[in-house]
Amino acid sequence: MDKAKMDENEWGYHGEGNKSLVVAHTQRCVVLRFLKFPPNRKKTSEEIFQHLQNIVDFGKNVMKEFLGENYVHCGEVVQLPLDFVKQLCLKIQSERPESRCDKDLDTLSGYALCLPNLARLQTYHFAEHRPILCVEIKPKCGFIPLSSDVTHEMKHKVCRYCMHQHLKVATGKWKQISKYCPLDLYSGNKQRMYFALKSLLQEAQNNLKIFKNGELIYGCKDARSPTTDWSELAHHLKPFFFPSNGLASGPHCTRAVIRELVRVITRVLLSGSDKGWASALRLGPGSRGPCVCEASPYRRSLRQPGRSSVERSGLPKDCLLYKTLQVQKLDLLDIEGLYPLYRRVERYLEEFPEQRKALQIDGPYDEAFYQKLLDLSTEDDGTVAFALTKVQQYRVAMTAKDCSIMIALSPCLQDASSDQRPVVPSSRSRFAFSVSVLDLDLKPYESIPHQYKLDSKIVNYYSKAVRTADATRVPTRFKESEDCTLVLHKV
Ligand SMILES: O=P(O)(O)O[C@@H]1[C@@H](OP(=O)(O)O)[C@H](OP(=O)(O)O)[C@H](O)[C@H](OP(=O)(O)O)[C@H]1OP(=O)(O)O
Ligand SMILES: Nc1ncnc2c1ncn2[C@@H]1O[C@H](COP(=O)(O)OP(=O)(O)OP(=O)(O)O)[C@@H](O)[C@H]1O
Repeated sequence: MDKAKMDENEWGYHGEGNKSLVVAHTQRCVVLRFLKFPPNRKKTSEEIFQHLQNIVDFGKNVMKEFLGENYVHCGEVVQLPLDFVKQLCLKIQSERPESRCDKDLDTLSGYALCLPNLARLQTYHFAEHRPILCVEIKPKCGFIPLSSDVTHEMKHKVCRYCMHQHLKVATGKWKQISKYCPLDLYSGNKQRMYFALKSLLQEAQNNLKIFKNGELIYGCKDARSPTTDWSELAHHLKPFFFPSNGLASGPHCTRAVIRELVRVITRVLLSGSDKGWASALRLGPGSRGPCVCEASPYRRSLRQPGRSSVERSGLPKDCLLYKTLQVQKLDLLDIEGLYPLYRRVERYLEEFPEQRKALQIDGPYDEAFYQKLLDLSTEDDGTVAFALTKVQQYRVAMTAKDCSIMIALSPCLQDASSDQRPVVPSSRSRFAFSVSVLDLDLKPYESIPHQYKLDSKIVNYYSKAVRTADATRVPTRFKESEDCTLVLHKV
């Protein structure tokens, strides 16, 4: 990239989250990822550079080690002409979703991350002209905590995502509760995975996006205007899954296309591309919590006659979902067990503020930082060192609970036999695919008190909602018996 010749007209708005905004090059497979901040939150250029460099280092030294070389793309920090960044910011402003405009793109430092465009990622350079389909999934936390520090019994039964749905709907973030449960997706059981993926397709929220040739074709651009038109989606997908077949349009075609998509994504998620790589994390059988969430509609549907029981089939150990889950499980103590340890570190830092650097709270995220994360002991010896290790592990686990998985699929040509890329078959076509992870920014130390409060808010709200639902169900039962009495009386 020739930084001297940057032209804002060669870049287009691609997407954004809570903390960063991404623009994509119109021709080449690269994106620029800028940090966003609330208005008036001024950071120096040096701080922004350091923040971005930390993201790169954390990806290289920690996440590549945990998740595997092929899945993680760290990119590099680039310095851009300020004029280019200002013009770009003006150009894309009208395309930004309203719900994300509470934060502004950093136009003052000139720094950004340059990354491969994972929505158009091709493993082979010559293949860039091929059509490409890309599915982005933000799977969230895939396990139920086992920790004995958990005080709310509900947390041992219902997963955080399912509980949080109730609060999100109540606060107006989303319109309806999703049937998606992360434990179904992480189960490794194909039926449960299909159910989870179909549920994501029904209610994508910010957990699913689909891109065609780099353009968003499905998913919420804006939290306030969700799109869930399956027939339109099927129209986009049909040439990929039924390339040379005149499958009629209509609901039958839509169902067939969606079914193929779900099958292909499941297969890709169960595949492993980093052969020979062994996970450094050995969490052992003790880390196994309940394999189902009591709130999952999949589980509830099993109570119906004729449905088989939930099996624990497990994920293959070399697939990305498995590795991500292992990293999530670095949160061994749950926020309830972690918070007092965070307070211990805080007290120490209040007394010895100059130690913050030595404790590597704000980096550097180097080899030494990584090595300390491998200590999985939970025996608290009362030291700051123990507390710090658990705090850092928790931050890494939270990062893995909030990352996204990008699956890129491009149809194989007839002559594809010589390709070395992994290939996934569908019933009428074959796809070369790649799997990557994005948004691997280490969660800040400062967010721990917020996590603690939010956790209790989520559980309290959910428990109240369940109690209310139970209470309203009682009169229904009375009503049923009243009806019954009436019938008996009649007879
Ligand atoms: O707390 P959660 O589970 O709601 O996750 C937040 C996400 O909300 P979600 O539930 O996925 O809609 C939230 O996503 P949205 O902004 O809602 O799209 C962010 O990813 C947030 O991370 P950060 O503060 O930007 O680093 C996420 O916060 P962290 O908890 O990961 O720090
Ligand atoms: N390398 C990439 N290639 C293609 N698209 C990307 C890339 N990085 C990010 N994106 C897109 O930009 C969106 C926002 O990026 P990202 O998730 O990193 O933002 P964030 O603000 O850090 O997220 P969060 O809200 O979780 O904090 C992603 O959902 C994805 O669609």
